[in-house]
Amino acid sequence: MKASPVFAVGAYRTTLLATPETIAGEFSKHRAIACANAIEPGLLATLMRLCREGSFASDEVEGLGHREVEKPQRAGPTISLALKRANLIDWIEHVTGCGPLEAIEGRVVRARANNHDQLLWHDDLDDVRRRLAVTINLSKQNYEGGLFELREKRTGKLLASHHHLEPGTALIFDVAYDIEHRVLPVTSGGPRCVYTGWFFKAAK
Ligand SMILES: O=C(O)CCC(=O)C(=O)O
Ligand SMILES: [Fe+2]
Repeated sequence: MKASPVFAVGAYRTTLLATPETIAGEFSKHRAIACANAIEPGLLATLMRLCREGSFASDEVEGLGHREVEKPQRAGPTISLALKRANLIDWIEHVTGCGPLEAIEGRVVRARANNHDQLLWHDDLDDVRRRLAVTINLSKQNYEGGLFELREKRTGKLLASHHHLEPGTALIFDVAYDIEHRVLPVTSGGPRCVYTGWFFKAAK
C-alpha cells in the first residue's frame, strides 16, 4: 500500500494531518490504511534505540508460526501509551467507522530471515475485544520478504498488501470475521521489527 502522512504521534502530543473524510474511502476499499511518518522523529529515535538495546524471546504462535517478542517490554508499552490519545482514537473511529474504540494493547515483535519466522493466515479474533489492528515499522535494516497480506476469507480476494519499508510507517487494518491476514517469511536482511497492537471495542 502507498503510505501518506496522515497523523504524527510524538512523545507529548499527536498531530492530525488529514481530515478523516479524505482517508475513509481508502479504508473502506482496502480495509487498511498505510500512514507514513506516523511517529515523530524524536520518539522514533527513542523507540529504535529501545529495540536495538532490548532483548527478545522466542514466541511460538500455536498453529500459525514463530517470531520473537520483546522481553522485558520497553518499546511496546511506550507505543501503546502514545497511541491512546483521544484525538487519534477519535480520528481513527471516523476514518474506519469501527468505533467506539478504547484501550490499545500491543508489543514489539521481530522476525528473522531464518526459514522459520512467519505467521500463517489468521484473523486476530482469538481475543474478541479486538476491533482494529495496528503495526508500526521499527526495522533498522531493510529486508526482503516479510510481506503483510490481508484477504477476504470467503473468496480469497487480496484486499491489501504492505511491505514495511520506512521506520515509523503505521499500517492500520480491520479485524473482522470475514477477513484474515498473514506475514510471509523474511528471506534476507532484517530482522523485520514491528510494533503490533490492537484497538479494542469499547465496553457498552
Ligand atoms: O507483523 C505484522 O505485520 C502483523 C502481526 C500480526 O498479524 C499479529 O501479531 O497478529
Ligand atoms: Fe495478526
